[in-house]
Amino acid sequence: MFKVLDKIHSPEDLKSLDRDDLNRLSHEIRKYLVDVISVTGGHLSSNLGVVELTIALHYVFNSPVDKLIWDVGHQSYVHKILTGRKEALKTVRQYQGLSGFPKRLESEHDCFDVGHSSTSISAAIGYAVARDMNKDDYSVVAIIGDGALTAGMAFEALNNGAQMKKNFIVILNDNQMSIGKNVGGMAEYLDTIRTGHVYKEIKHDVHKVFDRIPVVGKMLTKGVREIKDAFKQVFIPGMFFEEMGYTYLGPIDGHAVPQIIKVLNQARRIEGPVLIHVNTIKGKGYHHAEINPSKFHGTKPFITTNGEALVKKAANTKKTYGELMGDQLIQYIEDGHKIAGITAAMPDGTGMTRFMKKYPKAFFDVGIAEQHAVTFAAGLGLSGIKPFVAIYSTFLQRAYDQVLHDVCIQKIPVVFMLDRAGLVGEDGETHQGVFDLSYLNHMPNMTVMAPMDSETFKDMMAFALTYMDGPIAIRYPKGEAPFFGYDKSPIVYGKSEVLETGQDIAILAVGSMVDEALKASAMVKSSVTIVDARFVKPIDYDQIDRLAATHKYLLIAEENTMIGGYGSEVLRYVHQKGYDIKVEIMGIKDDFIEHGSRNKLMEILGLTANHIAAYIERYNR
Ligand SMILES: Cc1ncc(C[n+]2csc(CCOP(=O)(O)OP(=O)(O)O)c2C)c(N)n1
Ligand SMILES: CC(=O)[C@@H](O)[C@H](O)COP(=O)(O)O
Ligand SMILES: [Mg+2]
Repeated sequence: MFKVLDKIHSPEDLKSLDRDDLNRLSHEIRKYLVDVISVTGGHLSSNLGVVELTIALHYVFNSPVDKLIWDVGHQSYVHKILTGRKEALKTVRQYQGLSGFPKRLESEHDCFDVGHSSTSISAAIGYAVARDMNKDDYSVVAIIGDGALTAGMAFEALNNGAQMKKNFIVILNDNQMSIGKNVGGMAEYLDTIRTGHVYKEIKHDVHKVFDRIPVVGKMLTKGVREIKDAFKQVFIPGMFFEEMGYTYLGPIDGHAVPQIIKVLNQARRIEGPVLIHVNTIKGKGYHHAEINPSKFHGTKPFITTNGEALVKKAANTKKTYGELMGDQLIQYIEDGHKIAGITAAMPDGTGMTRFMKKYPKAFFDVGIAEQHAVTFAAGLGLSGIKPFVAIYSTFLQRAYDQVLHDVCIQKIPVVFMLDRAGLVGEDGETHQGVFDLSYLNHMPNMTVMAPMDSETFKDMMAFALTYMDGPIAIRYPKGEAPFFGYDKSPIVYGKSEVLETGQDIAILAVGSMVDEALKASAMVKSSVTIVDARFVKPIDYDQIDRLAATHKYLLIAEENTMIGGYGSEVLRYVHQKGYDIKVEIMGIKDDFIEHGSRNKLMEILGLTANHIAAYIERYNR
């Protein structure tokens, strides 16, 4: 039972609350967030940090007429609670439950779908321009974090927004954190604003310089005091944004509802673009998240009293592919290789943390800047350093042209470590890594591999380390890497590996689907050939020739869209050769795949061992 929160069914209900009730509401929302997310899992820290900000936004603005555009959207839970989705939050990120991100189809209060970062200012400018073209009258507000502000897209939008001179508001939610500590020059600039460092240092330095001048020194220092104001003009907080053309307001305390309300009310009356700089604390109000915001950025279910995971990791838990990658990078440095590990704001998620701590000089976190990460790696790759760029499959979509134009055309030996390839589950359609095989397949000079287990993965990395004839992408799924214990042959460029030999049906499986194929083969009586594709590009044409000569049926299994992936290339080859073999592709249908557990989605999409077994039995009568 929540005294105030239970009465809030829409933003309208907020507007009659007095100061005490608004205050109480913040506490109740925090408690509710912790209660719910400790059961469902989800993005906790960022939501705890924006409780007061979200209340103030809905207090001042009139959603859905006014447009509130959340960047990334992982911090939109409070917005969901205040816009009639409090109870539904208990289903967040579950199959057919609430999305973990704003979704236009979910609510009229969600005016832009998100998941990938740094889109909010562009979308806000679009809304503002359309409003004026349509002669409508509403406010447009983009709420962007300091992490999301590290991306090129955010800068592009700020730049263009200044020129447009439209009325819109950018709220910069500055908590000094991306998922981990925020990085880069802008982060430092924001830090100097927060601490008032620039102005103090300048003043101090000027005094020091003039004091060193003999005789006239003291006299001049007096004059400097007068000049101080001029300096203050130049070094006032937010001058960067002011100079660009934004009215800068702040920095303000993002946990003081009355102050935020006051500034929002000012901002909505200002002509032209406004940037409000709000300081918040990521994880605010829940001790364990406040002291370790990264751990609770995206969390599994946990015990509220001690912040420990509800389901403890078993002692014999295998390492994730990401962790294995981090280990390998450490090993390469220790073996004397000149390598670099690059991440775009995801050192933890990609498994680079240990490497980062041990060899910080070989580690580069470039911020949420996937495009820059790739071209930066291209420069390194041309200068005798072997770059390993670890980016989630879904986020590398951002850098399509950099991969193609800056790396592939020049055949630069960059290694792309694509984590979260395949279905990621709870993050849903914006995050499923099901397009990479297709967007990489058609790039000349690109090599693409997919490991079936931990040992193959290490072998592939070792292969990539010494391969100098162009870029290589290794794509692997979220979670622990299995180990099958096959006595397998070394990695040979473009060659697949036969794991089991049978006569009835052949299965060519890519990466994670090998596991399902092996399980299926154990479930049926038929004798099945199972081939681990290993290389998605180039495909092993000799192997296809052999399979076509010895089998009547070929099933291709891949955790990727069926369009333009591995299977479609095999099919093209089989057709071109005129082989008499029936080929079927098991992969992701041509659709965006919603959120839900990975197992559930695999089941629904027909990508499990059971489905493969059913296929085998259907054809082998
Ligand atoms: C293009 C892209 N790259 C990476 C991510 C992963 N990601 C999600 S939230 C986040 C940090 C965002 O930091 P910030 O905007 O400051 O929000 P905060 O979590 O601090 O509230 C990152 C790196 C993403 N969503 N999109
Ligand atoms: C919002 C976002 O993009 C990230 O927080 C993402 O949810 C991380 O995914 P993992 O939990 O798989 O690292
Ligand atoms: Mg932040």
